[in-house]
Amino acid sequence: MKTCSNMAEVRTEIDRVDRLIVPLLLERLGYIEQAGHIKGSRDTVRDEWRIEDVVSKVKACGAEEGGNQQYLEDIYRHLIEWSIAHEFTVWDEEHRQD
Ligand SMILES: C=C(O[C@@H]1C=C(C(=O)O)C=C[C@H]1O)C(=O)O
Repeated sequence: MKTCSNMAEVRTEIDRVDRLIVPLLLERLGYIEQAGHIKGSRDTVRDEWRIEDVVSKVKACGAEEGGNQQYLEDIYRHLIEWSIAHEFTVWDEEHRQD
């Protein structure tokens, strides 16, 4: 990480990091959409075991990086809830009967 000496530099670096994060978030969302097409039963769209699996892996990764695990857990729980809501939309569209 670069050490900045003013807010312009801080914001330049935040903008740079966001440009790295956004494509990865969109790639992740693409896999969520694939899950919505692949899953056969609506009951499996929300999988509590997998939610905890993802959160624990992310926290372990955060620990390896020496970062704030609570920060990562909070973000990921929001991200996963948004993902599940989106996956339901995709699943419902895939199985729409009209
Ligand atoms: C993508 C899945 O569907 C949901 C979304 C998850 C996620 O955003 O990582 C995790 C669990 C699921 O409830 C999955 O089951 O793996």
